[in-house]
Amino acid sequence: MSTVVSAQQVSKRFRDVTALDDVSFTLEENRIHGLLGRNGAGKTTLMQIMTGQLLASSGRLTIDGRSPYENETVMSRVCFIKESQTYPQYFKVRHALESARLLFPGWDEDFAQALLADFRLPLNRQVRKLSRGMHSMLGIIIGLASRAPLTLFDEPYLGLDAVARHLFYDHLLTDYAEHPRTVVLSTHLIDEVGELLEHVLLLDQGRVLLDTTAEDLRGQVVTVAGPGSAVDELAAEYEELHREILGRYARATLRGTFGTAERARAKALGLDLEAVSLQDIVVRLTTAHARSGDATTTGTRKKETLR
Ligand SMILES: Nc1ncnc2c1ncn2[C@@H]1O[C@H](COP(=O)(O)OP(=O)(O)OP(=O)(O)O)[C@@H](O)[C@H]1O
Repeated sequence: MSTVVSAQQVSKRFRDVTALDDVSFTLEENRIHGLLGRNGAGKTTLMQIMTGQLLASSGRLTIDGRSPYENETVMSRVCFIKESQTYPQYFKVRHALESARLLFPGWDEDFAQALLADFRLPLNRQVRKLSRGMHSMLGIIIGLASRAPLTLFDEPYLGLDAVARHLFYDHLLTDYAEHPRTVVLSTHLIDEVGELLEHVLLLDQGRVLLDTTAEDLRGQVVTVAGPGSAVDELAAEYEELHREILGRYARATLRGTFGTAERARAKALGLDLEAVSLQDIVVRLTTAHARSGDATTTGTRKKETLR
């Protein structure tokens, strides 16, 4: 498996705002990557740098080994679907699709037509008269039918109802299986896409908080529940992300290695182990990071990248 995107110590500053702070990671080919993080974490800025719309203030980001900035060869392989996409005033849906057909060498017209029918998007409606959700559908259809080797979706489903969102997930999975490509999906609807993601990059305040495969992640964060003293004993060996106390009982979300031996030990202490959803992991990690960020002022903050 080869690397498509490589970021080395990438920072982006806008006057007094540091949107990205020393970000390093790689994205492997033919995987669905989730780019997650709270509002203002730096996701859109990172996608803009990946798609050559912005230049990093420092560091180096490459696509297939080359800088995407003002590089038509690289960009012909990239499709970026963003929430704020604008089209010329007179554009109808069909004009947007015709432009996409010219722009993307891998465009599949039959697939675009099938998607159009599934989403019930009227071909002759002016884009500026589409509802918010229909506007999102247009972006999704272009993103999927482009079959671009690197396709980025930045919050692609504003205004989309649950039926349309699941149509998107289903089509993405089916088409990705038949035509593998690298997909980067930025979203706040983490639980809905949890099963889709193969790799997770979590940003918080411009830093990488988590960079791991979804499979590894599930084994790295666990909630244990049982007598408070047993939770205390186990938690002492892990990083504790969250705790709830219910009388003599406690539930703690812990981060670390949970292999067979560690699980057996927790059981022997009388603790139940519960899997943690991706959404809960993200919430717990970013909350814990915010707490450690508060400690920055006292100089105790540590960098928390889990690989
Ligand atoms: N052009 C700009 N000028 C000044 N600040 C900017 C600019 N673009 C982004 N920022 C700031 O950079 C930070 C990261 O913004 P970004 O849009 O990348 O976050 P995000 O993770 O995509 O957020 P959201 O999930 O809310 O869309 C924010 O503090 C934002 O205000």
